[in-house]
Amino acid sequence: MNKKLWTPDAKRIAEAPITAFMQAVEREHGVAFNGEYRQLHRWSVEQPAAFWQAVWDFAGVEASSRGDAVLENPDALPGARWFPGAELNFAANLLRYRGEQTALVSLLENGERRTWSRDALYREVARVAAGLRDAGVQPGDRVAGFLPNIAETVVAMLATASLGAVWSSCSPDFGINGVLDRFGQIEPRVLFAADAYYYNGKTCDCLERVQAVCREVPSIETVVIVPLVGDRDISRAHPDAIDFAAFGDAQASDIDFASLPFDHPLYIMYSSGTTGVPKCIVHGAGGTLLQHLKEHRLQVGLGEGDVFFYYTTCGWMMWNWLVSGLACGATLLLYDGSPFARDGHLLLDAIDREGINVFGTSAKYIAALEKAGHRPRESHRLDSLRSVLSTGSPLSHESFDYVYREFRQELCLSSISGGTDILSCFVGGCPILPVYSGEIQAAGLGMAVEVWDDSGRPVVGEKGELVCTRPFPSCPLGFWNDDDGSRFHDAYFATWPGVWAHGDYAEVFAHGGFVIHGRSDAVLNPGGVRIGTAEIYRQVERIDEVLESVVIGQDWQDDVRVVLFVVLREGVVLDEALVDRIRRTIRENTTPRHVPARVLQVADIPRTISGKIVELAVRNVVHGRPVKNTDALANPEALSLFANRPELQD
Ligand SMILES: CC(=O)CC(=O)O
Repeated sequence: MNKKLWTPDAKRIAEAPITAFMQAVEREHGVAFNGEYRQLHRWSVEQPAAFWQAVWDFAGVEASSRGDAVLENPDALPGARWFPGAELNFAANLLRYRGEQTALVSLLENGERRTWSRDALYREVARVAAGLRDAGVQPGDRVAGFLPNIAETVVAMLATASLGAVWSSCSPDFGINGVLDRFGQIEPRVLFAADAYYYNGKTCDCLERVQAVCREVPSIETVVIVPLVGDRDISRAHPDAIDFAAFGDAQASDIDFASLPFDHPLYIMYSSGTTGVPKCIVHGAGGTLLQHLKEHRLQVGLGEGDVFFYYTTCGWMMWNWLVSGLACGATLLLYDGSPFARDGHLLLDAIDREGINVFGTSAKYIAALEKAGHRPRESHRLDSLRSVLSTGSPLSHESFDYVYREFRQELCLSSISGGTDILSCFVGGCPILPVYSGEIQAAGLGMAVEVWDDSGRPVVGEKGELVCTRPFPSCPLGFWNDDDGSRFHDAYFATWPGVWAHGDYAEVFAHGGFVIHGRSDAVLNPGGVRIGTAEIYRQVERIDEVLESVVIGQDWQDDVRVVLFVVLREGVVLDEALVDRIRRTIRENTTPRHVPARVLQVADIPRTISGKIVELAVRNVVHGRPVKNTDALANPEALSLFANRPELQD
């Protein structure tokens, strides 16, 4: 049993929205959960129609019609239809809180800070929606954003959604081919972009790439530029480019929200694209809204007036997830720039200055803060902080310990996991459950998550595939340009028809907690023993000299051998003593099978633009195989560090 690090006290449990939700369901349905999350979870997957209707009612979804049925075709995954008679608008739900309270704080790494009240946000969306309407945008048309994480991006997305059009975004650090691989497939009519953005002390121009996108994507008819840096000629992007501030109708004070079926498309998201052209994943408005409301209200405990932050770019699904926080009446803190700006103090300062209640980040950020020696509880007050959320990769035990030791004891640290494919989480947090070191607290309500062995049997306390066995509202509508649904089927349902196989190698414990041991396709297989890559990272992270690592299985003499690459602190050289220490740490805490046959130093590790290390690309390079799509990488040049390594030839 992993160490218990936090237990919610009676006050916290009483005040959590999930407690009120549980009581409302008990009253309405004559059931008794005895305050137990697991009982509520069981009911939520056994009674999906009653559960999702209860979420709708509890969260107060705004709709012109809810229809009579909640779930049609209830056993079909994919194919179940949620709220088939409902009509709603996603943006109307995110803009339903009005008044002078702050809706958005937009912060840049140079310290520039702007705020929008709820009413000001509404007016801005009205103005931009009028511009889109004048540009001829209709329900179902695509509008693309090549934008930093700033308030204008939220405005453009909401204006798009208000018309029932489809929003799709890339962050401005994407290279031209990466943008074309994405927007080229979905044929947007309108492109929003920034002139430039700031990252790590540098000003990075966008206009040249915007010009190339406009040239190569002939569907783009209207180009709107946010002059974020403001010192350049926006006509470089397109001769008819419009300044964001001049776009639309400044007199528009009302939004005519298009009321559309529950399943109308809202977002197109992209798979990472590391194995070929990215898949365009289409998500529906109602499913996204309901799932995010459930996760924010019940699994995080977000409420009106809370200050909600997630470190993300607009090229990662956590941006879409963050923005839905408006539907709970939260104030969103948007940040664009390096998370380590001002020696790592900028975001920590923001916790105190903005009064952040929910701070979302990645496992990598937490590990890096620890490696850099930050002790936030000594340098900052942090008294507003109620929850810390982490995703992107498994959060190690050491990082759990670090957050409780060096941030605050009185917080719920929730590692959450799902992904772009479902725009939400399969497993994640719960404010009324304890936190155990290294564990994700629980399966999400309404998500029939299990871990299956190779023969498709559910297992507990053993590693296997993370699956979801029943329909859920945030199941994507499908892939763009996949009329017969075959690519969609192959991506998730090929192993077990009717069951979503997520591609995570995971474990569930008897008390309901989960561990993700890595991606299934990156599992190491020395001597036929399956090892998740996170099992190795967890040990390597303990070594102070190691900043980052990537582990792969190299085909070797009819078997597989484990090869570990490490990035070391500046000035440290990998000598025999350090290799021994790394191996010993791994052996003492795992099994001899986990111990790498080779440990090699590299200067950098390739990762996607949203920061995930790409184990498969490294494995391909080591085996002399081509890497299909280097445009998906933030630092493709790092791949060459793994090619033709003499140490791997014998
Ligand atoms: C929720 C997530 O799973 C986000 C991610 O890691 O992509």
